[in-house]
Amino acid sequence: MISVTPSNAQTEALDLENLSAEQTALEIRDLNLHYGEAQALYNIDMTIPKNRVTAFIGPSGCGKSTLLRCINRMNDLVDICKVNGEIRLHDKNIYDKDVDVAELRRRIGMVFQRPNPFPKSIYENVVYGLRLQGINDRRRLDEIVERSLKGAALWDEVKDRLNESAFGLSGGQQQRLVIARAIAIEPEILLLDEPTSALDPISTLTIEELITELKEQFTVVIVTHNMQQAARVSDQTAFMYMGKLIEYADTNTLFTTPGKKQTEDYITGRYG
Ligand SMILES: Nc1ncnc2c1ncn2[C@@H]1O[C@H](COP(=O)(O)OP(=O)(O)OP(=O)(O)O)[C@@H](O)[C@H]1O
Repeated sequence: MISVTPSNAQTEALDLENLSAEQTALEIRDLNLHYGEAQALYNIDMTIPKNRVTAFIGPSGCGKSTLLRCINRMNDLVDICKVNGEIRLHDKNIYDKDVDVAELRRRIGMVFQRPNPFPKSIYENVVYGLRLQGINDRRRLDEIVERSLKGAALWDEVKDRLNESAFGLSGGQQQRLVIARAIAIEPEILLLDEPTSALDPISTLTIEELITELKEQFTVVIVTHNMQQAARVSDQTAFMYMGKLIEYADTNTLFTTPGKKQTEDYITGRYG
């Protein structure tokens, strides 16, 4: 039996079904997804609020990562993947034919399970996306490097070795560097796919604290296997099971008084 104590009581619960336009970061409407013949997501409907942390939880294979990857169209890279339905960002469906996917991914950044710094210096990792945009002014880049590394809670540890290889950093530092790289281009939304699953407990705690800070500037969506983590860092939680969104509520409610039996069974460790 897993016992989960929500500790994230600092944000007041929102009415997730009736968010105003100002409160809304993304609207997912009737989203269905197939990999070849196999359906992986069924009729997903949810509104993700701005400047909050939303967690996707559920047993392995329930579709958490698939749903996350829909949000910046990473699934476009999978040939057999077919998406139906809408994801609306500022009232524009990101699956419309005229959407520039590179620009979409600039606005919606992603951090993966395993830290994936590039084989470059710490500095060049952070400015990578800016250089792609043609920004090369040294003073501007220096400022962004400092701001981004501070934003990712890594500055103090690396400020004297910015020109050293990113591979010389620990796993936890590399993951914060990847977060710095993601925030350097000032996305609106940050997608985190199990960002701490390859890290030790201390690095995990550092990243969890960082996530709570990041939401002041960004909307964060996190996939996690770890229910305690969801309870600690998220403001609202979506519980998924076999490709369906079973329950979506503010995190304290979902973990203390779930509305559905399936959610209760999962959070009390009865299956999954
Ligand atoms: N590239 C792919 N091609 C075919 N099927 C896929 C692909 N990626 C995922 N699937 C299938 O889609 C379903 C959902 O997988 P997904 O990885 O989204 O689940 P998950 O909840 O994130 O699981 P985990 O917690 O184990 O990472 C699974 O049945 C999986 O086998």
